[in-house]
Amino acid sequence: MEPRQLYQNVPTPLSIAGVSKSFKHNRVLQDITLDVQPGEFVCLLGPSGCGKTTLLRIIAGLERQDEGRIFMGKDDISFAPPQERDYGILFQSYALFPNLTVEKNVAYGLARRQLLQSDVQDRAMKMLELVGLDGNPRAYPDQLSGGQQQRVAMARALAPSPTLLLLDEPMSALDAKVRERLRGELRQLQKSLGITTVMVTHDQDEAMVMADRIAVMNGGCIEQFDTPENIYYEPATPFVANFIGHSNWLASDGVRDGTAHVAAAGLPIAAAPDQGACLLFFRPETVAVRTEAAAGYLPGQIVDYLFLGSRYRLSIQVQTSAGSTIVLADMPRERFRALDAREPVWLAIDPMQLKVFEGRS
Ligand SMILES: Nc1ncnc2c1ncn2[C@@H]1O[C@H](COP(=O)(O)OP(=O)(O)OP(=O)(O)O)[C@@H](O)[C@H]1O
Repeated sequence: MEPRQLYQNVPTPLSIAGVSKSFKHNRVLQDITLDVQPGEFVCLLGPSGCGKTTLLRIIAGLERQDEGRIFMGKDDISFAPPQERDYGILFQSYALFPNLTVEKNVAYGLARRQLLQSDVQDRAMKMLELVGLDGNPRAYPDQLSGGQQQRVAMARALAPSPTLLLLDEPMSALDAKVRERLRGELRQLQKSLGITTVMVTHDQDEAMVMADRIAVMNGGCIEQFDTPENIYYEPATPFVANFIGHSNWLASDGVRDGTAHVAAAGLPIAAAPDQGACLLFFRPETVAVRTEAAAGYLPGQIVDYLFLGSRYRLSIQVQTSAGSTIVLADMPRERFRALDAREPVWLAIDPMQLKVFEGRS
């Protein structure tokens, strides 16, 4: 059976409008507005304590917002109790009933539907098949691995065809290999069902590979809501730039006529207006390391390097008007091996990938 036939609801948008929340005097969410498209997979990503779990719990109705509204499609569910909100939820701990078989755990998800016992059993089996677990439906949870238990919990959450799927760090209790496999499977399942999904994670790699869009949160606010690629290459704020991946920052004396000045060097930069002292941001993989000087290159000296498999990540000391600083740059393994790391190098930074932020180092 096609996954889409098992999930009967129409993909529905989720809108969060101006949601705020305080615990006593601690304001943990500040005026959050977020529009999730029908069938979209959105990750709430941010450091510990930024408010992502509280936001998920508010969407689920497990916590009450102080201000703001929540809509599922046209329905205002701002004050609806959890059982009227039509979502499936999956937590870090699988929360299966230890005294019930796998099949009965999944069937429990259907308890509130008016179904014949034989239909419940049939659907539970189909859901187990859907999540790749059709082995032994009469096994008990403690006879399964962590990854298998999480699949059962997923089958239980999806069994009633909820309109919305909420995931709270669902893979963080699993070991790295299982987690990686489950990421891909979960993403594929979500896409084949077309179920609108919100997942909380503090793991940026997980968010990058799974989400259609990521909401990066910091201190109760959304700093940026965008595709993984834009979050990575076009960060809206220094916080996002630093939270995701590795970042390089250079103090510039100013930008004039498409050139960013860094001490004596002039780096070509695309689409940046003229301005005074500022900070330049770029990723390590957007820097090419050269062994000869040329106009537009920044001189430097290799001070350290890390082996990363197919490439090396070099730490290169460069001079700016604000002093010396370290730039990280990637180099293919073969080219690095042909290089004398004691010789000076020059950095060619992709002008399209060089971004300007206000501020001084
Ligand atoms: N029930 C509560 N009572 C009081 N304070 C709370 C409560 N729940 C959360 N908080 C506080 O709200 C803030 C946000 O917590 P939340 O769990 O939403 O963050 P998070 O981003 O999910 O963090 P983590 O990744 O560590 O789970 C924290 O300072 C937390 O201590």
